[in-house]
Amino acid sequence: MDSLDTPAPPSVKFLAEDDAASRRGSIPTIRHLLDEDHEGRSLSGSVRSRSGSVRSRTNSVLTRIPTRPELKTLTRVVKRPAVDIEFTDLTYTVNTATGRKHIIKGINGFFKSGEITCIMGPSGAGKSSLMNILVGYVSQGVGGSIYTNGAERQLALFNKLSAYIMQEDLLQSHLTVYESLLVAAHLKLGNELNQDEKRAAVEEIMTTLNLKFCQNTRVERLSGGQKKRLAVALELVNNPPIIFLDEPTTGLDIVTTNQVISLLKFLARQGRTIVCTLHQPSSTIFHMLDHVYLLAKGFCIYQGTSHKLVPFLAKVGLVCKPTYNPADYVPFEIKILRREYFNRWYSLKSYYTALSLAVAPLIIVFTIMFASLTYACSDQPLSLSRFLWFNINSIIVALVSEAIGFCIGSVFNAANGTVVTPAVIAPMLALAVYGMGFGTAVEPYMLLLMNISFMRHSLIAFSLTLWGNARAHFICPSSVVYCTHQDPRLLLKDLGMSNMSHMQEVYFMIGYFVLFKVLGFILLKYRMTKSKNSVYNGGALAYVKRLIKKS
Ligand SMILES: Nc1ncnc2c1ncn2[C@@H]1O[C@H](COP(=O)(O)OP(=O)(O)OP(=O)(O)O)[C@@H](O)[C@H]1O
Repeated sequence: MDSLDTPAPPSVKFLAEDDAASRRGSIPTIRHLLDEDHEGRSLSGSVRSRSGSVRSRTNSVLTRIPTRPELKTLTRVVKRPAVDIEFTDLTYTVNTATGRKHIIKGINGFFKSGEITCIMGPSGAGKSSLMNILVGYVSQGVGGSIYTNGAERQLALFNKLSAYIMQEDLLQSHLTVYESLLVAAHLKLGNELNQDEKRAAVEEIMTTLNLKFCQNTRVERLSGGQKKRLAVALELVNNPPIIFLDEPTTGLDIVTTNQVISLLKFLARQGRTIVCTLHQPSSTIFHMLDHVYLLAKGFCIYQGTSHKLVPFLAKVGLVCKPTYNPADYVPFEIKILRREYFNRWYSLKSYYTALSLAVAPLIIVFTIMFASLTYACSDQPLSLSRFLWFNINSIIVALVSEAIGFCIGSVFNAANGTVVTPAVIAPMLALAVYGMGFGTAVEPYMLLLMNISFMRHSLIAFSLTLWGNARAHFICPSSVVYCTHQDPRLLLKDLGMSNMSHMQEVYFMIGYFVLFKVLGFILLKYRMTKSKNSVYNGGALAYVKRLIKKS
């Protein structure tokens, strides 16, 4: 769903209004909220007064800006100045078939050298648009001002000082790592360094980015992480003080992602300004970021350190639970709000029905594939009716399992769900197989208890399908003197299933399916509405009671 086409969630609206009002100078900005604790005055005023932007921050921001270090580690590359980027009242509007669309809506920001800044936000928030504007790819329809080190940005100069590393690693696949870097050095540096100096710079970059060991490996044979490091290395050849990266961790595993972000942080610490977009950083990565710039619907709703995001969200009424990854929580909360709006349009019933219908074909197809293979591999008789019932039983069990899974998923988050699911399933499994081999001796109260388990009913249904209905005696191997369970009827008797009706078990399973489907809907409805105090009053049980009373 396109976020611009939906009404702003209350939280975002509040922040957006706050931002707009702050620009009028009437109420505190988000950054007031963030900085009031330790600085006691607004930063937004200084953002607007660009000429003295760095100086006007003396008491506030400079305490947080590290002294600008020279780019020490890469000693062989060309020296460049450190660059701070600042933008004020930035807007971006495009003409569409239906009229003008406001994509970036008057945002301010300050990206410091020596820091890694991450532009984050849900899909469609405007991250790529902002990045394209800052990089200089987009200029038409852009309003507001962009400054570098306090002076108006000169795009031609800015282009020389910055590098943009795109999501796809567009590398020359047939060159080796060393050759790629050398070609880049020749193309980018021209006469700035002589041949020996270029080679020395390339050697140094390879060592710094841990590419030396694969310097003779062809690019097409590099791993994802190595390719990403090479993409960064190629840009480092002319040592740009500003590096933009679009989703630098896409397609990388968690370990490689950590390495890439650590590398970017390391490069930032040498005085560079690193700006990247990240879609869903893990909690570890999120906390490695120096500065988070959070966008929602073209507005900036937060900018500051990553560790202050959670307290900030709590201040505006969005409490992030301790077990949540804050980065997940920011797309997550907005999604829930969006879904609440969605439900107003289509009702939860339609949503739930559509969801159930959408997953059912997948469940059925995969179950048939699995059940057919199992039937064939376990050497079952060539009987169409048995084969069909084996598949039907399997499909019903899969649908019941999905319905139970949905109930658990409606109530618990992924972490708790992984504990609760086995805790629910294990007793059902135990009850399903209780007394096997001593079927006639199972106590009546246990038989009653065993009926609770949907797995018990499915086990009986499967057993009757395979061994009931006058199945012929099993073939007893000639090496065995006597086969106790050669007669399938005796086998069913010892399993305690001799007097059971297959159809009755099927009806039981269908009953369970309906029960868990209804329960899933109630739990989902409860979860969707529990945040509203008017509805949530007395916990889940009271809510279910009220629902029953109403109906
Ligand atoms: N040239 C354009 N014409 C029309 N709409 C546009 C244009 N460029 C961007 N948009 C719209 O502006 C919104 C923001 O787009 P943008 O690509 O910046 O978002 P994003 O945050 O990067 O999203 P994602 O994470 O999904 O890539 C989207 O709704 C997009 O459809």
